[in-house]
Amino acid sequence: MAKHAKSLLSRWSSRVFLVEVDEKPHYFRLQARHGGERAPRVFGRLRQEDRCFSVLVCTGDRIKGAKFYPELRDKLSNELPPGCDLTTMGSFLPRVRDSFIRGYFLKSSAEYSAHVERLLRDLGRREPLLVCSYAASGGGGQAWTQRLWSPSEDETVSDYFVVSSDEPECHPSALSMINNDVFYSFEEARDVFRKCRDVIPEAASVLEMLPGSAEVSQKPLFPVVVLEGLDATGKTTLTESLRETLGAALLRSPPDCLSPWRALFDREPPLIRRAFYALGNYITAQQIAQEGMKTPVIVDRFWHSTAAYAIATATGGPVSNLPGEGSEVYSWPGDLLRPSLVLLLTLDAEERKRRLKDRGLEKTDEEQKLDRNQLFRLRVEEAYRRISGPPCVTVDASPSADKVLQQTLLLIRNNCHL
Ligand SMILES: Nc1ncnc2c1ncn2[C@@H]1O[C@H](COP(=O)(O)OP(=O)(O)O)[C@@H](O)[C@H]1O
Ligand SMILES: Nc1ccn([C@H]2C[C@H](O)[C@@H](COP(=O)(O)OP(=O)(O)O)O2)c(=O)n1
Repeated sequence: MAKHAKSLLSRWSSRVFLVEVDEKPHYFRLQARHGGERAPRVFGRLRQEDRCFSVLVCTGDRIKGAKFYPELRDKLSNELPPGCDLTTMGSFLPRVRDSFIRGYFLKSSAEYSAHVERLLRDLGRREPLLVCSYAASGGGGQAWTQRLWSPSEDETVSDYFVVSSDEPECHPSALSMINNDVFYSFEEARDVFRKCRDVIPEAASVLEMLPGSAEVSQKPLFPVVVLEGLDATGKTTLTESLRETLGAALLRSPPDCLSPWRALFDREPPLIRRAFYALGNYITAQQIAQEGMKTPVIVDRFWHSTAAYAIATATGGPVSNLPGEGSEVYSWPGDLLRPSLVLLLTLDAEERKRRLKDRGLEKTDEEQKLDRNQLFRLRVEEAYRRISGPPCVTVDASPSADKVLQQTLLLIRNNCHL
């Protein structure tokens, strides 16, 4: 049995599981004996003879695991019989870092359960998976058991009753956000790119663009002001005006030199995609350090964007699911240049939509998701506000472009030495 699977199994009964239905997590845990508790809600409305299954990705190789997770969804969707319900799930050890593993939860009617079982046994033999089946265990369908299939042979490992579990303080994906979704050092992000060179040849081209280290040769003499905010809040308009008014250099993250590869890495799973943006910030930091010796520097998006979108994507549901304020996930990377000031442009949802429509440009998938998903938008905005590091000041972007410019100039003069 693979070492990684073995270590997961050694504390299996202490794990908590969550099944996401319409972005809402439902938690359950395992119990050796049944104490009369009702089965968790995800098993509700099923008939005694129906079956559920969970398929969790268990590989010690982060790159392989990240690539395999979306592939597994396609595989299951293509091969599952009709009427089989598929949703995302995960499992974790409470408060244990990096213990979160992801997978899918399937509900199958009795008619197809033998078929699904065969399919999963077959898949489990070929892929790094932990498969469990769930069945009603008498008691009028109120008690359900989890049977964990052995990852090496076809014999079962253990059976447990499943009972509802309290919601943890924040979404358990926070347990593995650090260095999977958000990178806090140049080396951690570069390491992901070095490891994925075998599977994505373009990673080598990105590596070639990188500086030798995160260190910048000198601290900028002039103020460095970063403009942040959701798409269409007016960043491009304002950065251009600031450049002219202040005679500043205008930079962006990701930097232009990474443009040829952005669309490609946007299609990669979060681990690789987020490492791409993290590395972009370090390239931009070098450019800031250079330009900042000669003139003020205005930067269109930087670390706040990288971290806020990553944290908001890794967490589902309402803002209350975000890691709590003050959590280490909101901290500024110790080796990344700190701007003098970060300005966050805010705009109400309706006006933003109107500006997006007027502009009519193509949007990234993530930006399209912002439109469709109000909760995601709220999570991004709140994550923006929670990030610590350089002072971050909110600017109301709803007045006319000129008024926003005047307000921003005032803030820059009050917060930076110009
Ligand atoms: N203060 C403003 N008032 C009205 N429209 C604006 C204002 N600032 C920008 N716009 C318009 O809104 C759209 C989005 O602005 P843009 O600067 O491209 O945003 P971002 O760079 O944040 O995506 C553009 O069509 C722009 O002309
Ligand atoms: N420094 C950055 C810049 C953008 N990103 C990510 C976050 C979102 O997925 C997209 C948003 O970038 P996009 O270019 O669509 O946004 P604008 O059009 O500049 O407003 O890129 C990032 O992670 N780090």
